[in-house]
Amino acid sequence: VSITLKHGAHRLGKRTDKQMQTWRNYGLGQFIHWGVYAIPGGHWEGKYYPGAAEWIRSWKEMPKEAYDNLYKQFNPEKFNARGWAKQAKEMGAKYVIITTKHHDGFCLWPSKYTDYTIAKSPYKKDIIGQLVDAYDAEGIDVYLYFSIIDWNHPGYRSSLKTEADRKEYEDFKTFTRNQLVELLERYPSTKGLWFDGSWDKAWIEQAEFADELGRELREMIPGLIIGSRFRADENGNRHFDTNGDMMGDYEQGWERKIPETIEDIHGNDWDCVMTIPENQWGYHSDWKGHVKTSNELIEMLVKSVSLDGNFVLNFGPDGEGNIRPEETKLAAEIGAWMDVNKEVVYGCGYLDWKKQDWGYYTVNRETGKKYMVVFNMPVSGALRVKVPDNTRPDKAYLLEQPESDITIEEIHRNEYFVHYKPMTPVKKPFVIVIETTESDADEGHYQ
Ligand SMILES: C[C@@H]1N[C@@H](c2cn(-c3ccccc3)nn2)[C@H](O)[C@@H]1O
Repeated sequence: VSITLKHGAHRLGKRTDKQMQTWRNYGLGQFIHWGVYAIPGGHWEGKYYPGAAEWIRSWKEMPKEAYDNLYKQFNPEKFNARGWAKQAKEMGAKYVIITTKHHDGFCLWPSKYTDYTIAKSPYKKDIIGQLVDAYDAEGIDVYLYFSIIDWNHPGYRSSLKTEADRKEYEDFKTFTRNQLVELLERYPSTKGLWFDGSWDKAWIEQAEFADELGRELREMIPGLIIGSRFRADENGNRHFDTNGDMMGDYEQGWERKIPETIEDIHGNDWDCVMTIPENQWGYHSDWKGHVKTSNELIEMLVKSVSLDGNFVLNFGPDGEGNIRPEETKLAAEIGAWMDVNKEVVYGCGYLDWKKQDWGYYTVNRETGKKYMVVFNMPVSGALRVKVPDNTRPDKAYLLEQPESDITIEEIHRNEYFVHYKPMTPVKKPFVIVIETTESDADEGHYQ
């Protein structure tokens, strides 16, 4: 039985408005983590920082004062917002999430509420404004990442122990609200806010303030999209309130991980945000460990879409404003695959057919067109397909060769083999379109 909450979920079930339908149909997004942490790039005085590069200020080997003065040398002359937006367009990204301010508190826009901003750096110019304009020009929707954690603000606290803490934190709350209102006033084409750094006890205690702030921001931009990581309910529950209902417009719980089954998503919209190395969001000049290939990233994208989610791939530009070669190469490889196969991503989602080992199904939500996206070719060349009752597969063909006619063999009741022998070795995931007839009476051979 549900209890009454003042600051719990304000809506049950998915949003059905146009803005959210657009969000739901993106499929692929780009995350950009950029800031003064890109200057040290995971090193300090010859020492290697093993953590996530955007967290280097928290490293015991990094003197706080040294970090806090880095902005005085931030002058990314190679920064080219149009070039970044063009690359994202060619990769096939439909939206971008840009860090306006990460946990260190450095603002990439000339905020009037602090001096710790790009305006006070040698670079001076508004980075967020250039990126918003460039991505808008490419037709890529812009979302703004905002960290509640702000290690630079004197009023920031991770927890409120004393009355003095509480008093200071009131200034921080006002500052946070002011910056968010300022961002939406300066960049009204923003389609949504991606909040981070909201796990502190101090913030979790601000259920009423955060709820009211969310309401105010949504009134500024009708249709504004805010995920589940923004606020907690009055009992300190995050993402899902005391009744288990999601707060926000989509679940922001999939950071560097992807749901395994449709049950894992609880019927909610969701995004997965993913790094190319194991765990680097900001620029680290020396990636250690496994760097994902484009085949791996395309599989994560298709897996996300097949489970009704969006996949957001992170880019961490360096201190000069360059997108690093490894990211440029992957963006091009993903883009080349999307050029041919984008229709299995855009506007697609979960098909309730039993998942098979060879890969993922996606279905176009408008046309009902069904896709088999093959990652694991069986040695037999026989792709197993199990269909729901009263569904008969009639035709299968390669998306890339609509005239190809792939044999479908019925092997059991509601079970078929789609026989496909590639002429040349398969090097990239490929797509088979499968056409079906839904009938009332079940006329299959097998009872
Ligand atoms: C989107 C990503 N979220 C930020 C993050 C993640 N974490 C974190 C902290 C403790 C455990 C797991 C994750 N802290 N900050 C990363 O710095 C990046 O911005």
